[in-house]
Amino acid sequence: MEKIKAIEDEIARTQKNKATMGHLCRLKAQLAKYKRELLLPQAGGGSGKGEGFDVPKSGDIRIGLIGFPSVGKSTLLTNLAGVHSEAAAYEFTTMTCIPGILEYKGAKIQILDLPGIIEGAKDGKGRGRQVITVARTCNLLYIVLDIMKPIDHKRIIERELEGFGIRINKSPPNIVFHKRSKGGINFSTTCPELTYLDADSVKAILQEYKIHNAEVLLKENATADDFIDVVEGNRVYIPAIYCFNKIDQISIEELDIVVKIPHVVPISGTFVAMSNPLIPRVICFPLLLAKVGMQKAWRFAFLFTALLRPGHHRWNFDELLEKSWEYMNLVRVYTKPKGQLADFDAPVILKSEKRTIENFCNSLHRDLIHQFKYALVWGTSCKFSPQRCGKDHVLADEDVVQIVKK
Ligand SMILES: Nc1nc2c(ncn2[C@@H]2O[C@H](COP(=O)(O)OP(=O)(O)OP(=O)(O)O)[C@@H](O)[C@H]2O)c(=O)[nH]1
Ligand SMILES: [K+]
Ligand SMILES: [Mg+2]
Repeated sequence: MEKIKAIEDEIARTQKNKATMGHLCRLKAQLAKYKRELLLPQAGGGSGKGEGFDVPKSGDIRIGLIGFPSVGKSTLLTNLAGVHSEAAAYEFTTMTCIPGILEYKGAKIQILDLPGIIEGAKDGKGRGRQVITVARTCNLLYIVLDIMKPIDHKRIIERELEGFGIRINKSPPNIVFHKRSKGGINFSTTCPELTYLDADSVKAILQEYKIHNAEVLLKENATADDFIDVVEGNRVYIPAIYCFNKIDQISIEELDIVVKIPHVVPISGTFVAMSNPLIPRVICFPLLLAKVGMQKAWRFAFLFTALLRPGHHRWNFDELLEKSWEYMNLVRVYTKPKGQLADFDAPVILKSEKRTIENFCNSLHRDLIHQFKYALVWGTSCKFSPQRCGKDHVLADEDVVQIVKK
């Protein structure tokens, strides 16, 4: 920890220019190495696994709820997935991983409620490591934040996740990297201008890893951190939505600022009547309508009616689900048995990176691909309807497929 701090300080102290680029790159590589050592099971005490955290995967896709204590994660799970996860006003109410299942657009989505994490979680504080280890297995994260708490909490959570090799809302760097047994460092690029790295800084980084023979091809203007991520090789790239919760506690003007932050969905899981200055807001509403114009007024009107309806406990969950659907990038494929209508009630759900006809067959039955002759496909992935396709054909959302066997 001390070494990490010392390197971080040195990076902060060092001026950033062409002359110091190699030195900075070397420091960043050292930092990444020490951080990795810290995360090895034997180094910081206790492995990532723990009792109550080994929840088996089920459903088509997995969402994890990450956040500080008492931001409303359990309340959110209970609201979304219809299972009960204990929620209370004290911190660390949840101690293990609680799964629930939500069905949306025919997909079965596993949602995991997790204990709250605190700053320093990745270094072994609290149950942080177990929590972040589970987070690495998720296909989408809800980073739940309490709107009444300081906004830096967002940055702190991001840092904890980053420190554990999770990259949020980012695609893997477009870098080709192969270790070789001889031939030195072969550096090349297809990018017209590199502003963060060059042959020397790449060599400096690789020296830190004692790699002397490798092929490096930068296909984008990558940073030193991007390149280190590729060399380290154990990073996971996960989309995330920031759920700003307890929106019932803030004013409309504040809400308007929150919605401008990228990847944010404001929500409210419970309505606490006592803490809510509703009456003055209702009086102000007609005035506001005149001031902010029709489009915004609609959104606010929705908020008002939601909050005024007795017993209504959720606000803006529709937007949360729609955005989640977009971020999960799932593809629904309908099966059409020969001579029958397609089954539109039970789509086969494929992930967007694995959506060929072969993937479709495999998710129906393990042996189907061996009997496969060709497929008839109706939908936007084809020019003709139906079109005869082979097993490598890439399917699109809402295609209809009939498999013809040998
Ligand atoms: N006002 C308001 N209170 C909420 C909302 N959602 C949750 N709460 C309250 O916040 C408190 C904490 O909720 P939990 O669901 O237990 O929070 P958690 O994040 O699971 O907490 P830990 O498991 O302890 O980390 C409870 O008293 C909830 O009733 C909301 O949208 N608005
Ligand atoms: K709590
Ligand atoms: Mg909880």
